[in-house]
Amino acid sequence: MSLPVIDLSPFLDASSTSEDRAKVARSINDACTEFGFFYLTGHGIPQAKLEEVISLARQFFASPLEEKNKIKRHDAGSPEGGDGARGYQGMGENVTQGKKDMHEAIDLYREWDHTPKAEGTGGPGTRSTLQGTNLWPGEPKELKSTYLEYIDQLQSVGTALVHAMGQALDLPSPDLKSTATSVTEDSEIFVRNTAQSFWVMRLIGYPKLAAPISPDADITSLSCGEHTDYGCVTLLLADPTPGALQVLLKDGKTWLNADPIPGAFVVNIGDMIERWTNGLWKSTRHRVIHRGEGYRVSVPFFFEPNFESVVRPLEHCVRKSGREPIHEGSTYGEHLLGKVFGNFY
Ligand SMILES: O=C(O)CCC(=O)C(=O)O
Ligand SMILES: [Fe+2]
Repeated sequence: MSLPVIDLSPFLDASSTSEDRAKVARSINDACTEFGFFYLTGHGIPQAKLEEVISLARQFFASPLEEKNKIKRHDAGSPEGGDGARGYQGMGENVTQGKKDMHEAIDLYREWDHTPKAEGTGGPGTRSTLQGTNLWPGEPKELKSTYLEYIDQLQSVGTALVHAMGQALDLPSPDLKSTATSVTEDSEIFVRNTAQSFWVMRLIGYPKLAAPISPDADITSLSCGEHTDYGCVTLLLADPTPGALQVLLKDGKTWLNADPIPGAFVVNIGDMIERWTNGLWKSTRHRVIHRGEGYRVSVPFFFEPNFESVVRPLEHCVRKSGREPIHEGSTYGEHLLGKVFGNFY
């Protein structure tokens, strides 16, 4: 068994027919209902670009720790001006379910551009949580410009994907006679609520785990512990290392390897889509156990709602699911801050 492959090109190509789009939408609904995960092709980002993105991240991780620590993440309110979120975190600093993850990473977020910057709790010159600016490595020199262009491309792919998801849920087409708001339940509701996506990007480096461990043993460190993603949709780019990313199937006990397909993203839906769809689509648990060869590099891009977007179950989905609303609703920003303060528990 392997995850379904979805070709997004009809949603990026203006000359495609509505039947072509409807077919893609149906396969998205099937994939999100059954797996919450799929491979995405036809996204239009050249493979050479994807390889460059991985190669630049690999070069950064290969540099001396002293170099990497030049962009170290610092706590919000700290005299170094950290915002508790952006920057480089060393091996074992990331924790999932109370256990250290065996990886190092650079975390980047959308720049804080939508409300005036607040002063941090540490007084002048300090920053509140998430309200800093991204810390870019000085080396390799091309990393920043390559990634900025890549992030622009990913936002277009993310927009096309959430547009397709709106159709996949059978939401009605936009009413051209009235102005839609952030809560109007039409097929573009996710497009509007991600138009200023508070995206996150992680460049992750995974050393091979030292000792072979049984997944059922009392594991003290995994490459990345079992979790769901907390946002909207994740577009994961990973190097070719097989057997590392594993996805929990609906039976709740079988782990499926989501090995990379060259040129494709591994896509999964996060907790905000589960909430919007009132559980029609579930955010699926996954983990990384890298016991293969070499140093693994992955670069997930989390295409998230706008910081101010209120995320609550859509009435359309509440009706369709036949269940009471699974959540009373909150802004994505509140949800994200809760995650950052709780160390993404
Ligand atoms: O590295 C991977 O394959 C997945 C990482 C992941 O699940 C995450 O960062 O949320
Ligand atoms: Fe994840």
